[in-house]
Amino acid sequence: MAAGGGDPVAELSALRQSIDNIDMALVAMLAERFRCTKAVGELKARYKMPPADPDREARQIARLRELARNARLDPDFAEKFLNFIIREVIRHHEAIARDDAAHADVARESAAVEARP
Ligand SMILES: C=C(O[C@@H]1C=C(C(=O)O)C=C[C@H]1O)C(=O)O
Repeated sequence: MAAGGGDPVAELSALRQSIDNIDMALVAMLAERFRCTKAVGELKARYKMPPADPDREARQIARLRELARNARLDPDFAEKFLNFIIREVIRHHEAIARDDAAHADVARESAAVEARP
């Protein structure tokens, strides 16, 4: 990780290179997570399931807190971070459900117009 060797400028630069690599991985993983949650949102909208699942969230938070403790990461921070992401996912799911309902309305209206004598 650290370059060491008594050159603070080189050490800072090596550490920042590692940080940049980690941030790149974080963004890739977040994008992958949002791709999965988008598919979940579409499935829920199609089958009229609620956008949020508080029981699942509680299980995830308990699991993440344990993982954080084992990794020497502050569990409160890990919980806040996951909650921040989940709130955004639920916002997306609500938007998908609204779009789905609007499309269903339009489809119903055009079917009714076509059925007119
Ligand atoms: C992705 C889901 O939808 C919501 C978002 C969650 C998440 O981002 O992990 C978890 C539970 C739900 O409130 C799900 O139900 O699995």
